[in-house]
Amino acid sequence: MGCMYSKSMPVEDSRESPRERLTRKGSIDRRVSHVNSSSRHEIVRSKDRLDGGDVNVMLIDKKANGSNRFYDDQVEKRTEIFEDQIEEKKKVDKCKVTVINHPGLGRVPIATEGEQVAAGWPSWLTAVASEAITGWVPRCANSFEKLEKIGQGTYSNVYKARDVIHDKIVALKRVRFDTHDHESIKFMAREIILLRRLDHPNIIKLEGLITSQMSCSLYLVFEYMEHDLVGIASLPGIKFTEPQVKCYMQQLLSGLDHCHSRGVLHRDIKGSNLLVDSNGILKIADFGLASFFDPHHRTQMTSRVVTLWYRPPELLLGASHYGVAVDLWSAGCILGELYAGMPILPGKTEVEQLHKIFKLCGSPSEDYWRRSKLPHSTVFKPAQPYRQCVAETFKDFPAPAIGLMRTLLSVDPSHRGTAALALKSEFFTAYPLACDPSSLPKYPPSKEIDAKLRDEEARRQRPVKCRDQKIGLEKKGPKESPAIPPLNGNLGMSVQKGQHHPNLRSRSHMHNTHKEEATSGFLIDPPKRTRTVKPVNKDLMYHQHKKVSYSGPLLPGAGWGEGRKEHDYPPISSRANLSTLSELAASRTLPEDHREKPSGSQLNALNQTERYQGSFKKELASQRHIQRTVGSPQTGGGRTSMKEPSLHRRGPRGNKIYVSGPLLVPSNNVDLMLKEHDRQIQEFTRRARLDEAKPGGFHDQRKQPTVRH
Ligand SMILES: Nc1ncnc2c1ncn2[C@@H]1O[C@H](COP(=O)(O)OP(=O)(O)OP(=O)(O)O)[C@@H](O)[C@H]1O
Repeated sequence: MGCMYSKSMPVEDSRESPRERLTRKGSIDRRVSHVNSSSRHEIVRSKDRLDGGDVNVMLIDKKANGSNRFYDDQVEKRTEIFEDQIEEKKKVDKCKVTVINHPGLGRVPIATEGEQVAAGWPSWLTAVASEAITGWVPRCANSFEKLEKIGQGTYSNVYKARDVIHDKIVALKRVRFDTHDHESIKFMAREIILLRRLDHPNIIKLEGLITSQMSCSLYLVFEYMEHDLVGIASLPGIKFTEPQVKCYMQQLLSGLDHCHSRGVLHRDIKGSNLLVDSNGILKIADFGLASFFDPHHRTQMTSRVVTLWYRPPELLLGASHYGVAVDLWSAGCILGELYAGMPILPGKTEVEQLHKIFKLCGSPSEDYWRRSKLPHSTVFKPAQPYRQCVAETFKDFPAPAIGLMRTLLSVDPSHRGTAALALKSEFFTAYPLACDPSSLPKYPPSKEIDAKLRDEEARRQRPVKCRDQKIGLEKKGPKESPAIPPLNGNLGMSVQKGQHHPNLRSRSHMHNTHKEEATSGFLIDPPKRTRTVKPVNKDLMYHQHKKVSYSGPLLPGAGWGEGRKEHDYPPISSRANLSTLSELAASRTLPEDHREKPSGSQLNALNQTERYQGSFKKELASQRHIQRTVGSPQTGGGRTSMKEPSLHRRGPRGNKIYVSGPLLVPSNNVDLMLKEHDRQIQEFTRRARLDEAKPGGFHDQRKQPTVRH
């Protein structure tokens, strides 16, 4: 095992077999018992002859020819560790051996910290987060062959790789953290601890960890998933049928039910975190923001979690005591999105998000405002109550789907029920029933990253065409349909904050940059970006360390729909019939072949609307007498802060920190301001249309180049 540290070894009898050499060592009892044995590995436990206690767990490669002899060099290193371990053991009490399950490797004993180091774990990990690795032995990097990069989060890179030992394809998530920063290690370890707590067909399985005593990096080994919902939804021509929507929702809710029954809140349910394998099995992934929760809601937690579009109102209102309902809200958003083909609540800022929620789901009752005592309720309570209008908005949706959406999208979290109850709802009992996952269409491999790359490429090509058209260079001949379809605005619209979206060229560049890793079994680590935020409180700390996940439109202005009436969701059957400016904005979120091509004047008006939206944002920002945010895209933190000003504080060691805090507005005018905002956009749209009608006017279509969007 190349990941072990090595010192100079005493000269041994070269004829002696490694096993003999191992058992000949004075301090080791000859009884070496097999704990587990797989085709290429052997885990053995031995005894310290001095006191008879169990001293070590070994994971040893067998010879490739299948014999039970060990690799000499590996055994030498192991043996040395073994001896060190025994020395160490003389100083400590007899260790108790508890046998626990190790995924993929069988049952292995829990080890003390010393034993963990001896088993190959780096000391920076055993010292701080031994719980995360208890009972496990590290996998060795050179038993994996890195194939390609398949995903990128703010604080992680995900690679497709081949596990050469088990001869299967896996996903390796390399999490960035600072080995000198204990908190950052603990946060990373929490994801591992949570994942190990879960065991369900609809939850991604953590199969092991790759590191070594001398390594500063850690890879999480997952089963490989070909798709995520974002990627599937962005495939051209994809429109889910009712049995398919039910199938995905059933799996999502089953996974959530399992998480909640094990005391885990996911806190970041969104399309890109719902992975789907080639058999149609959906698995909830990315537990980087997850947390254990107290069912009685007594423990304080940060409200700055969940990607904005999927964030429930209580979190936007600053709740710090919450439970399973936060995940159920996100599930409700996914349900709406699967039917609508676009995000149903695509807010740009927290204020706007809340406004959109109230307009669709109604504002909370007086009783709720009184009961909940949410920190921002005085600020965000609308002057006039809003009525819930889910059914009117989504007229085309089947009634049982509306029923479940209304439950999951209840503004009062106590009305959202549980995942178990949702699974028993009429939505799943009414015909047509959920299809079997195996009967789902076989999609080509599709990931959010692929969708982004396609979209980037499409965008990169567009200005070239505009330029050509402007200077009269438009090519003659039949119009080609785009080879690379643009990103769908629906589940494909989530964008991770602080993340660059490489185009196809930059992707290969990216691979070239890490060519060494790919060719040499990723022994060379990518450039580091570490988590170094100083915490305010434990829960918040974790969040800060995690990432900024900016869920916003991928195309500028796409999906924001502020220029449209709030609930002008195009009917499922006729999404292409877009006539208003608002629908035009929405159309940017649809697949290319579903889009109506905007006229030049429409485009101009849209761009001006977007400019107006920008100035509105500035106006709003200037009215905030305090705008605190968790982190910046560089440091990680709040998922929604975008360019909002952040309040810098000094941490205990003088480091700059970013404090999470409420998004306060000095007066109760937010609601009025948003209404005024809507009114002005409508007015603007009206004027744009009038201009369009005037011959030779500013927006005269004849003056505009034909621009494809
Ligand atoms: N097991 C897997 N199989 C295939 N692809 C995966 C797997 N796990 C993650 N990915 C891909 O990598 C991407 C990033 O993974 P993940 O969400 O776990 O990282 P993250 O750093 O927490 O990202 P984010 O900033 O989005 O929260 C996913 O969106 C997915 O496309």
